[in-house]
Amino acid sequence: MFILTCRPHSARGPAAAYRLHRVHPLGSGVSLAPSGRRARPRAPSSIASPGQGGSLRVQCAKEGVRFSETLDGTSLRVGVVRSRWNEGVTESLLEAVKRTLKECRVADDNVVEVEVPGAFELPLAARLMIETQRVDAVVCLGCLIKGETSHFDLIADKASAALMQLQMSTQTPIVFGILTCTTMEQATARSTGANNHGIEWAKTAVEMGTVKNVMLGKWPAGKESKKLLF
Ligand SMILES: Nc1c(NC[C@H](O)[C@H](O)[C@H](O)CO)[nH]c(=O)[nH]c1=O
Ligand SMILES: CC(=O)[C@@H](O)COP(=O)(O)O
Repeated sequence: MFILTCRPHSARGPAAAYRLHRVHPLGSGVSLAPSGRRARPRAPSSIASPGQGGSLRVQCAKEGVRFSETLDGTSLRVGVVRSRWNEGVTESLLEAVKRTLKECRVADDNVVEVEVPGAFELPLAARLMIETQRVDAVVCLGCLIKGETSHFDLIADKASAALMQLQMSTQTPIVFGILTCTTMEQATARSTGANNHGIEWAKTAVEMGTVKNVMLGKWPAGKESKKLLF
């Protein structure tokens, strides 16, 4: 038995970038290439190898995510909600999000911004953004840094659950852009330079806004995906 999934495909047009692939239900390691040939299993992102003293050492090499180079947000309207706790970090994330949305051809007029105090406030603001601003996707930016008390776990848990529930109930993609760090150094490393996570979060918004609009029939699908999708 096979299931259908959607994934970006580079070097093609915006809507055509979304094509359905047949994937074996046992996992991505056993997938079918588009031609129907069995694809080679992908290397795992964590490798267990024998370490000193006979114990197992687990090496976590982060693989990250690749995006299509032809992401096109021309017809998208994107909401961005930024929380001000750890302001230097969230400002830097916001700058990367806006720059990347522009690179993906989202018009300045179609980027709607709002600020809230902390990460705990993000879900309500995201909901109000969806209800009042006709956005195709919302990026929620925040930065939680572990302190001495349990607020970190409580806020991270509740905010992430609320954002997930919100995107499922509204069918509006919400990007989880909350850094959850132990130290400010970790947060800085993830909000500056080429590793600024705002870059991939903006691309996620453009990709998911496109997926939503194509799959809900709001936009015509590209030639190839139309054959498979509808
Ligand atoms: N400690 C952090 C917070 N705390 C504040 C809460 O998010 C919230 O604003 C307050 O409890 C009022 O409801 N927020 C962050 O975004 N990051 C933190 O590290
Ligand atoms: C809810 C919070 O983030 C904040 O009140 C936690 O404060 P503290 O770090 O003093 O426990």
